[in-house]
Amino acid sequence: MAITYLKRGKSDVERDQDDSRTRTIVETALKDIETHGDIAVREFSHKFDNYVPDSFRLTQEQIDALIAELSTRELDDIRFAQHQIRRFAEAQRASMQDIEVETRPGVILGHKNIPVQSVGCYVPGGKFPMVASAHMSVLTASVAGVPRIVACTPPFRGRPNPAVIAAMHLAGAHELYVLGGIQAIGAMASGTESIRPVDMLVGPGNAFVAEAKRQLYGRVGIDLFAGPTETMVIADDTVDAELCATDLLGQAEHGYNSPAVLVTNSRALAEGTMAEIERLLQILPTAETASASWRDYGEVILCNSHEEMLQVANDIASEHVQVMTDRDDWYLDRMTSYGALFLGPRTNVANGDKVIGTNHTLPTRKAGRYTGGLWVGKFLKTHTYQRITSDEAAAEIGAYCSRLCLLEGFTGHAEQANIRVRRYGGTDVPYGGAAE
Ligand SMILES: NC(=O)c1ccc[n+]([C@@H]2O[C@H](COP(=O)([O-])OP(=O)(O)OC[C@H]3O[C@@H](n4cnc5c(N)ncnc54)[C@H](O)[C@@H]3O)[C@@H](O)[C@H]2O)c1
Ligand SMILES: [Zn+2]
Repeated sequence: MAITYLKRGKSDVERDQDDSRTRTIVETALKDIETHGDIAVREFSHKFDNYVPDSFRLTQEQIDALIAELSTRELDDIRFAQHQIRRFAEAQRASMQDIEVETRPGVILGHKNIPVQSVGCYVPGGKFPMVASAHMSVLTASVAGVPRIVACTPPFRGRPNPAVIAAMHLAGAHELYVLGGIQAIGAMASGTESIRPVDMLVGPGNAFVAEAKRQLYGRVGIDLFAGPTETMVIADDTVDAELCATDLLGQAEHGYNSPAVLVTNSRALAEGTMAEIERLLQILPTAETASASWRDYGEVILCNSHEEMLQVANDIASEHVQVMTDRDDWYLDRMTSYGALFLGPRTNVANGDKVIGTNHTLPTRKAGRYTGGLWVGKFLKTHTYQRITSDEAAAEIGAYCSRLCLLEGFTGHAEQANIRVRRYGGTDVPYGGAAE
């Protein structure tokens, strides 16, 4: 493929080195939390967030007082976003049906979708108080019918952020803790003297949070690997450099390690966007982080055709993919690996992040190859059941089962089948035989 990199980000080797440092820090901290419980949690909260309240859990009075700090406008805006997110989550919930089918006469098979019984929702708040993340995990768990929803968020500038707490509360969280990073994730997974453990951890976070969830997977469930934000813009000359530059920097501001990638078939747009990014970085208030991300992880990839652009985009499997071309639906039909798509210049990733209704907790680091983002279905476990309603069916399935068990050498299993054939089929089936 004759693609040209007009700008390249850190190499895979450099990224792997960053990962291995994070892995070690997380492993040590999780062990400490598991062994020492609340004492370790308090120490880490002191060390990383300089925050050690009497209790990390907020009382109802504290929650009410924080919510009272918000203006009517702010509360209405939060409610508007939650209304959008709830509507879409409810429609998605309705798309998941319990089923029961008769696959042969007398053979009934079914499945039921059962909510996870307790979840821990992480709502990030180191750099920005991520109000929207509360809607995305807590509200979605609520729509799924999860009976115990725990929510953790770090202190922001030394105290609980009123808007985040309001969003968590309005979304339906049952227990709220002002606790961040590895200490929050570790406490929710292992449980401590003051926090009962949960069955599943969900929500986005920085590299430490995402890695902590990854290491705990198995012991608890997790939604997906949702680490530092990534964004990709796929554009041709139907759009201009200012729009592309704005969309790239908008997401690069998340942190110092947020990849932003432009994929285009227009050299003029590629060069124009790079120049425009330099101009915007002079005036964007969050330029400090955005410029670090752009310097270390920004990429501009020039392709010869839409087919090449499609292949590059599927290979990178970016978390957010904004498509602004003369054939947006062509990409919708053909993209196979990504977190979420944003089609056409009228919408954008910020809409998805904050308000439009699709979930913003999305796969990063190529996890889009094997999973989509957080949604109501992630909180539901699909469990099967079966029953046989006639003697004939019991004997028929039993005969097949008996032979198939012996094919694998399982005589005890075969006996489970044979006893049914004898009782319901009225035939005596010896080992290895079967009623016809
Ligand atoms: N993939 C997604 O769906 C998605 C969505 C939204 C946000 N995000 C990402 O979430 C992240 C939020 O990051 P954030 O840092 O602002 O908030 P955060 O809440 O994820 O992390 C803050 C916590 O990190 C811990 N921490 C900070 N430095 C540490 C260190 N050196 N060692 C150990 N722990 C440390 C602290 O305990 C702090 O409470 C961003 O990277 C953003 O891109 C991802
Ligand atoms: Zn974002």
